[in-house]
Amino acid sequence: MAAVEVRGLRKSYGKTTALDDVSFEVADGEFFCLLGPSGAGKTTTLKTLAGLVEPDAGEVLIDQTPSNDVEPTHRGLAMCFESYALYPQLDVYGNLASPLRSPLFRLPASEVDAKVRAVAGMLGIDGLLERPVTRLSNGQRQRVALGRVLVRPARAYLLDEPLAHLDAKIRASMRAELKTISRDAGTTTVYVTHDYVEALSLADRIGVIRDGRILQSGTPEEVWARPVDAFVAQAFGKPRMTLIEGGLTEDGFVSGDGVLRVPVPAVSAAPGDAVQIGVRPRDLRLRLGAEEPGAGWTAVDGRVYVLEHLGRATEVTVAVGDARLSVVAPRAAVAGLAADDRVSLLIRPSTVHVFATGDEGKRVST
Ligand SMILES: Nc1ncnc2c1ncn2[C@@H]1O[C@H](COP(=O)(O)OP(=O)(O)OP(=O)(O)O)[C@@H](O)[C@H]1O
Repeated sequence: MAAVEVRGLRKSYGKTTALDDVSFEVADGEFFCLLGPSGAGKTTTLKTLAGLVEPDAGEVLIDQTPSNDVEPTHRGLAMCFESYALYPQLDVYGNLASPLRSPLFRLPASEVDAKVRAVAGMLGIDGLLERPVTRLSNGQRQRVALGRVLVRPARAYLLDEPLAHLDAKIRASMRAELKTISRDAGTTTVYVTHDYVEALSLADRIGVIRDGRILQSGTPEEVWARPVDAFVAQAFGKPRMTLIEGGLTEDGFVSGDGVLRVPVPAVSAAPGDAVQIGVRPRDLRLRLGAEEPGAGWTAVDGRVYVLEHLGRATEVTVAVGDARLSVVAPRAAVAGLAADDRVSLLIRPSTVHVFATGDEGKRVST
């Protein structure tokens, strides 16, 4: 396996800037997820790494060796696209075996057979080996396409939304499978996704990309606990982090309309500065009955704005003046609540994130 790195990648298509100074490093054996919304530049980054797109500027390094001029087939990288191209005239076995029959590898038939069967077993398609690929479901086709990548000996695997077309249950089991495979085999993987759950559960490190720029690279814990800006903060978690505009005072934060007041952790901004705070629904608690807040918690009074049942849990949105804060509570615990009821929320200042104002307001809580 190999370390891969991109430095200062830029790529434009006419007036569209696909990559705007993209840099990151993936260590040997590391699982790196590139997470971002549609059009962020994820596929372009992967194709540039693979050598299928030539950057306008910047460098691709494989094991510290500048590789921009190395032909795609000689980079030793195996890439899987979301659109899974299979040979329609071949069965599953033939599709899995064909990459190994390339002159690049020249493996003996017995070795090809062993590899095909091992990968098919791992992906749960060993019962389909003789089936023509034209008679597979989309989910099965996607597993064959992933198998065609994993069967190849490679210095690193580049995977573009490889689980996108699987139903939720298979996706979860394949996710676990992929994690085990990459950990056990020590594979270097660059994995593209727009699904934050996938990124948090698979990655050793995550690069959050938007508009062709990497906003933050870090471990799942780092990007979750210390998002560098408001966009990254909202990229993780469902319900999303609530953001509220206002300003700093001597005592903490006050919302724009002066109704919501909460203490905040240490900040690199001064009283009077306009900021926004971010609070994750899971960091809030609904105060039920006359419960005392407890050490470290502050109570904020409001009214129920809307209740949304999510199975056994309920998302309660509470209006505190003009601000709306979401909290998730067990459904049974909020059974008696209705819109407009008075409620209190409990907030722990240590879990309040403070950002400069705006969509990509930078983190100011330290
Ligand atoms: N060959 C191309 N010609 C013109 N524009 C392109 C081309 N490839 C990508 N783009 C543009 O570059 C930007 C980044 O595209 P890219 O496919 O890398 O995004 P992405 O993050 O992979 O998105 P998605 O999740 O939707 O696949 C987009 O605005 C896209 O329209």
